[in-house]
Amino acid sequence: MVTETSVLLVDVGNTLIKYALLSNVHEEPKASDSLENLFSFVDVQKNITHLYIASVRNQDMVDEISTMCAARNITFVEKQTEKEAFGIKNSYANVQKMGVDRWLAMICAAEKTKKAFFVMDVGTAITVDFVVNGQHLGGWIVPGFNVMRDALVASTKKVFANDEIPTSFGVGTDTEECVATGCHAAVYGVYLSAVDYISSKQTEFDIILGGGDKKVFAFLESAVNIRPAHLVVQGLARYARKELGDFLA
Ligand SMILES: Nc1ncnc2c1ncn2[C@@H]1O[C@H](COP(=O)(O)OP(=O)(O)O)[C@@H](O)[C@H]1O
Ligand SMILES: CC(C)(COP(=O)(O)O)[C@@H](O)C(=O)NCCC(=O)O
Ligand SMILES: [K+]
Repeated sequence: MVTETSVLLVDVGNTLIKYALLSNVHEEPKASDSLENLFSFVDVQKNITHLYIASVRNQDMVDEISTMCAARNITFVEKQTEKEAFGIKNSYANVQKMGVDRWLAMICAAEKTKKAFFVMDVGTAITVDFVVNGQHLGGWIVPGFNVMRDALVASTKKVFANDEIPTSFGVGTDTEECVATGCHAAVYGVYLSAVDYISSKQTEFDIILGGGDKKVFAFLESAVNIRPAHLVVQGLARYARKELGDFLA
């Protein structure tokens, strides 16, 4: 029997694999850097019938997951970026080039607001996509906090960093702090530029924010109406509900 607890939604990002049962999409997804953890969860659950997946990694990983599903008699469904769905029109001429995580982030965001919006996914990369009246205007792909920091350290001799990711806006008084606050300011700059861009198109808009590093915007929480979301798993959930709707018990 197919139920909301038998459908597993899996988001394979460049750093982490995130997964959630369809019944739990509003909770924090589990995160892992290995397939072993994902499939030990599957094996503990025992009742998984469907695995919906969105991947931005290479095909080998997806093939491996597909094989592991086949061995357990689990229906494997891989989602791809589309030209149009759920009232959203993609602006890419070649939609196959767009990471499916960005597409699903838009699908998720469109369920959360009827206004114009931009959706910002703060992970390995930071992606921003703008949607007005259901039309995707385009987007940005920016190095994420860790990629930016590591590239800076790798390209210089006397710049060092620590592992801290600031959650408030400020300046540093030693090298490590200057790197952390500088990369934080750069990420904040992406957000401010996104507000600037969408404001030039539409006065009323919402901001949907997700990704493992969305905490860099914690300092904005009370100031503006930013809606947090588990973008990719919630986008997958819309597809799973649409496709399995008649079968869901
Ligand atoms: N256990 C973890 N391992 C690695 N990164 C983690 C972990 N927990 C949180 N993070 C943070 O989450 C970020 C990855 O965010 P995520 O949205 O999952 O990225 P992606 O979708 O690109 O894999 C990392 O940059 C890191 O700062
Ligand atoms: C931009 C991305 C790397 C973001 O991935 P993530 O940071 O979530 O791992 C991913 O969406 C991707 O590989 N995109 C392909 C290029 C494009 O979207 O145009
Ligand atoms: K991302």
